[in-house]
Amino acid sequence: MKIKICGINRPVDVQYINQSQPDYVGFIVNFPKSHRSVDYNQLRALAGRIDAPIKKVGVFVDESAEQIAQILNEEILDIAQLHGKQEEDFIKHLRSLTNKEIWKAFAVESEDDLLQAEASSADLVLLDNKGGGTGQAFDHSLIKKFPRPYLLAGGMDEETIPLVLDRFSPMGIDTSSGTETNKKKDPKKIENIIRMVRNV
Ligand SMILES: O=C(O)c1ccccc1NCC(=O)[C@H](O)[C@H](O)COP(=O)(O)O
Repeated sequence: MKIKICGINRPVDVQYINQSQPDYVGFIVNFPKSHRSVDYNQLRALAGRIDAPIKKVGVFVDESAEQIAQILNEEILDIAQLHGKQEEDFIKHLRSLTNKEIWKAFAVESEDDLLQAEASSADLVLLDNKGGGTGQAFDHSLIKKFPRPYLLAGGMDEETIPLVLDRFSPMGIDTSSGTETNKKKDPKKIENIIRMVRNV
């Protein structure tokens, strides 16, 4: 079971990540509406200090494909996670500009959203709550049989992770708010969640 810790934005967070060694670390790139947003200079400085085995994921909400490809092709990031209204055409265009992995997050509000996720050409899909980074779960009863690997996101924390892993078998868990105290990353929560997910 994989684990992605999302939304780091301080040098001390890099220390927490290198100590705890999740599979993936996420950066909210150039999206100032989020308290977790980093600009491109911060992204280069922080991502450049992440230990090599940890895959670096850039979360993009309304950035152009050209801008995303440029930062991926600078080898700053390993993966682009599209978290906005990007459609299939956008993924196709981005793929023509970079060889890096492309992930797509789907806000799950109906069975139709799951059908779209199922059909996506993205390398990996995330099933998430609307908005992203809200700390709230979507209605998990909508997930019946989801026929491709996925990361489960939205409101994943020390209480909810054991409950969802009893019911579902995602490829991994993505969490942001569940690893924070007062909107800052909390090393104890990061360690506990990684241990919990790896023990499954
Ligand atoms: O984290 C944000 O602030 C954010 C803002 C806008 C779009 C996406 C965002 N986060 C993307 C993620 O991958 C989060 O880890 C995921 O939505 C789960 O968040 P949470 O419910 O807080 O654990």
